[in-house]
Amino acid sequence: MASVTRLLEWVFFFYFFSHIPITLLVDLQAVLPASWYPQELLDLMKWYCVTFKDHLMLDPPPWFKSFVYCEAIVQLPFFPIATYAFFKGGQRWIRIPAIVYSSHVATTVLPILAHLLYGDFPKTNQVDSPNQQERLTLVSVYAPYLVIPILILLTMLFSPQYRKEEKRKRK
Ligand SMILES: CC(C)CCC[C@@H](C)[C@H]1CC[C@H]2[C@@H]3CC=C4C[C@@H](O)CC[C@]4(C)[C@H]3CC[C@]12C
Repeated sequence: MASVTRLLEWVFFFYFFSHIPITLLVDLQAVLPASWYPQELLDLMKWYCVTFKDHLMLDPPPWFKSFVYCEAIVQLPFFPIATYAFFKGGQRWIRIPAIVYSSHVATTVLPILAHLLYGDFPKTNQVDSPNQQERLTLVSVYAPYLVIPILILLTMLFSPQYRKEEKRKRK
């Protein structure tokens, strides 16, 4: 059981570690002025939106932007802390923050997935509407951001390593 938890901690470490550059270099392009980014990153983002027909990132609706603001303000400061905690492993102080983080993120990614599956994406002059297959591909790009937080939540709630109460010092 301990080794399963350690394995999961490594997965969480890579998740948070990789999330830092993805958020700064890709995701925040949805809300920050284009002039803040070098042409290469703007091109990368354009390539991604066109190839994957990601209308959400190409022309973000207000509700999606509100999630990206949450990502910048609430989640981003947590990433280096979580990266450190899961790298070291067995850091019980990360339990409550990780529960808060994972519940929050799962709650933002669920409506995103629902919209990717069932929303309207009218053809624009740059990008076609995605067909069923392409919608599923988009879901697979976003899905790790639902699956990993759920794994984090379950680990924090049920792993004996995290559940064990700190022994209180008697006065
Ligand atoms: C060129 C390649 C690297 C681009 C890949 C872009 C992918 C990884 C980006 C594009 C849009 C991004 C998502 C945008 C918004 C949110 C909502 C937030 O609450 C959790 C992260 C999440 C779900 C992001 C996860 C990463 C994401 C799916």
